[in-house]
Amino acid sequence: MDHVITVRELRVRDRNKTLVGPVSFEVEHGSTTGLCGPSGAGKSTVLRALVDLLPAGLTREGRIEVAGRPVVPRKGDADLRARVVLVPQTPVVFGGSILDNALFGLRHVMRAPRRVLGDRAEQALKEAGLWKEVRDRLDSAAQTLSAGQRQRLCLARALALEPTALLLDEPTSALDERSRDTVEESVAALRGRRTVLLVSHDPAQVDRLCDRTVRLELPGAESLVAVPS
Ligand SMILES: Nc1ncnc2c1ncn2[C@@H]1O[C@H](COP(=O)(O)OP(=O)(O)OP(=O)(O)O)[C@@H](O)[C@H]1O
Repeated sequence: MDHVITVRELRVRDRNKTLVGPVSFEVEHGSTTGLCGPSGAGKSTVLRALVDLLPAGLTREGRIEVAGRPVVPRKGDADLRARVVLVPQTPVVFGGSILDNALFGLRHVMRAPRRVLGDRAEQALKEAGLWKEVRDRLDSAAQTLSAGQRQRLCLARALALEPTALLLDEPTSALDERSRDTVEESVAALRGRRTVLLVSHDPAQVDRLCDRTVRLELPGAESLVAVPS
């Protein structure tokens, strides 16, 4: 099977201090791969390295490839932003309508032609499992959505870009149980159709949603890649 993401001997440092790694893993095409490990092991930092958005002051070593192309540190590669999309832990919902939010990346990152916008938004909202709940109120303010709906709106905004890989950082950690279940259903529906790297601190969630797991350890210890039998 093809590897969409390849990470080799990745280390992230703050001056002389190693914050993350070394870590090596692959994410296979169409898989949902879980990234888990103790707090502070560097799960969020690895996701940020994958999209070349490490905080200022942090540096990285090692090789990252996405769809066979190296991710060059600090290159500001706009194309990479559309190919690998990071959905952060806390949903970022902008001031406009639900539709504006779903279309944000298509309009501002991809500069997609107007004629395709409506269809792409509908398709992405369906894929994120939100369409039935919002189809009659697409022009309402996105701020009126519940926490779980906002998280799925952020998922739809990412999916609208048709990314090569989707990086989800603890997508349910701020949600109550019911909202968590709706977001999990949406993530489960992507399995086999999208390539997903899911950060989760919850082993049961990783079991429910993922084909395989990468377990990050605190710096110095070897990180493990486990493939369920
Ligand atoms: N901008 C920064 N400057 C210095 N250290 C940082 C910075 N960002 C993260 N770190 C450190 O890098 C390490 C990894 O942090 P990260 O948030 O990636 O861990 P995590 O595994 O996602 O943790 P959690 O499960 O608690 O969210 C931690 O020791 C953290 O303090």
